[in-house]
Amino acid sequence: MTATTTATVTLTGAGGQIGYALLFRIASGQLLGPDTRIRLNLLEIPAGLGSAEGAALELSDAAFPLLDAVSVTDDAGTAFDGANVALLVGSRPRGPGMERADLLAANGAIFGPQGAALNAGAASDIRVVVVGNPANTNALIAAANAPDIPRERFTALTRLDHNRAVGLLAGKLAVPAGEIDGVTIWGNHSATQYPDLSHATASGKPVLDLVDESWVHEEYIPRVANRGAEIIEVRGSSSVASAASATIDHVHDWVNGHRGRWTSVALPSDGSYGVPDGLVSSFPAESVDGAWRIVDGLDVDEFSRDRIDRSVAELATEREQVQALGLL
Ligand SMILES: NC(=O)c1ccc[n+]([C@@H]2O[C@H](COP(=O)([O-])OP(=O)(O)OC[C@H]3O[C@@H](n4cnc5c(N)ncnc54)[C@H](O)[C@@H]3O)[C@@H](O)[C@H]2O)c1
Ligand SMILES: O=C(O)C[C@H](O)C(=O)O
Repeated sequence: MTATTTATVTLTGAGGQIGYALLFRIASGQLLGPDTRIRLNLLEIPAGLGSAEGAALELSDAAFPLLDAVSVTDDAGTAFDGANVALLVGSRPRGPGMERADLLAANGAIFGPQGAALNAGAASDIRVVVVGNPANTNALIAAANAPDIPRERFTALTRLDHNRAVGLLAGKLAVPAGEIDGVTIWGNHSATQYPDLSHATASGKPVLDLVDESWVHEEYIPRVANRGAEIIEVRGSSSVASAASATIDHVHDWVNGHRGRWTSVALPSDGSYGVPDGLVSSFPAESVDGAWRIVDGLDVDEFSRDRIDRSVAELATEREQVQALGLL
């Protein structure tokens, strides 16, 4: 098949762990599909430039047919110039014993200037996904600093939580992950998130008919919501390959659509499901004609309402904290 379009993809934190896991999948065509040629702009801080430059040498050595060019810079204006897709990964990860919100002050300051640089130079069809934590509120900061870019182009990654929710459920039911549908992550990419099985099916059967409510409430929900901490405890540092894989899924599905199933995306709220306007909160979403659309009309029972409200309240608190830090 002939590759017909060319896209500029900007990756921040390209010298880091997730960056390294992402680069080769982007360059091989897994991010945007086999019909799109890729120009890669890699942004790092000076201390990370060597690592990013080394990765660029390896990309050359992989001779990817779709990869037209790779540039490495520590200047955000240069990196985001003409960007069609921006993967905002660059930021500090948490260590054992930390919550993601502990990173607000350290990482929040990165996203205002990057939002402004996107506003100044990105292509008119720019799509942004924030991976760096705390991802939802960092996306809020970036969007607030990019007044000329429609806010719905700023998203944060909860696809990793979604994939975890699907994977753990598939394991419990001993079915392939592809048989699971209708799972939603609501709220924040944090331990307050709500992995919701109310509308989930496995091979077409309602999941809540197949598992005990006590398992869902006492084991499943806390396990999914705390999976990031579990990974840190077991491997000694935060998730990398699964985070990169979820980032690829998020952008691929955003651009190309996704087989009539919904997924979970943290998006600036339009007030849907009682989530205050503007908060970047995770919703069930479908990609329609290249834009995320929140799945509407789902029944929300009392348990779900309470869990959504708790996570959204945390997002509102994070917004107040970054306002107090002068980042909004
Ligand atoms: N949303 C999610 O699901 C999810 C999942 C896993 C990790 N994360 C987050 O992703 C982030 C990156 O994780 P990692 O394991 O790759 O960390 P890492 O420390 O290996 O890499 C981060 C890289 O970012 C670079 N960096 C720092 N500030 C930068 C800036 N202003 N501009 C450009 N680059 C900058 C660093 O030099 C480093 O190379 C962390 O915040 C982590 O918590 C999010
Ligand atoms: O949990 C972390 O700090 C890293 C990442 O957000 C994850 O969910 O694995």
